[in-house]
Amino acid sequence: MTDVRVALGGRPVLQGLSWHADAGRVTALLGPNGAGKTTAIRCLTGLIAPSQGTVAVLGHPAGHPDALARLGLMPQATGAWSGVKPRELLRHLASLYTHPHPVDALVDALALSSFLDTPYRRLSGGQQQAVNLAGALVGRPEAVVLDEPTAGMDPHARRRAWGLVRQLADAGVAVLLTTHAMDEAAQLADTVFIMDAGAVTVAGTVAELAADGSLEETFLRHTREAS
Ligand SMILES: Nc1ncnc2c1ncn2[C@@H]1O[C@H](COP(=O)(O)OP(=O)(O)OP(=O)(O)O)[C@@H](O)[C@H]1O
Repeated sequence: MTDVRVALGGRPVLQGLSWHADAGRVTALLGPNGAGKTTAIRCLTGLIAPSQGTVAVLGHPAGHPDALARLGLMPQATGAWSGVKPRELLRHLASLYTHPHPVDALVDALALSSFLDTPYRRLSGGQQQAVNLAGALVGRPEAVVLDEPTAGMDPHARRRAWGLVRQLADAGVAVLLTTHAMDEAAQLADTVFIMDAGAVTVAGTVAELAADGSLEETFLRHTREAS
């Protein structure tokens, strides 16, 4: 997205936001609470139309059906799935695609087997996240957007998710992730955009952004405390 501006409830939220996520790379969009990361993701799916700037997804304008069909999205909360069991959910999602990712492979990769028949709302937060991640990947997307994918996951689950994300990028998928876990960004990201108050304040590789200390120190230097 380039120079995107969005106001919500009469308040500027995105103020000239520009970043890009390339195929075969993991891109992390970092920023304090309220910086506008989720709003930026909503622009990608066409849910929010910016008042200025351009948003392109896989060569199409945001919200274009051809882009949406090739985009995997893991939002922060998917309460709408509440009564459904993961096995049914993943099978249903797989049935929407001509060449879905085999559900069994996702179940193995994310260790979902012990709670496949538990209604979604009864799952723990980390288990729900693992199901959400599987749901985002089942359509073999060419680009994936993961909004805080490992929030609530234990260290085992986190490592599994990291492994899967890395595999996706190595297979050529463009991965965008947001996270508040600096170790996660440092471990996974090829490129990092740090944003504050709706605009990018610094960007680079993890090595570049951690050159003067750590990624977290750079984050603290280039962002203000959420008020
Ligand atoms: N529908 C809305 N109406 C008014 N303000 C909104 C609306 N949605 C979001 N905002 C505001 O926009 C700002 C950015 O929110 P957003 O959810 O994009 O932040 P974020 O970077 O994803 O934060 P977090 O790290 O906490 O998830 C916040 O100040 C939020 O209160």
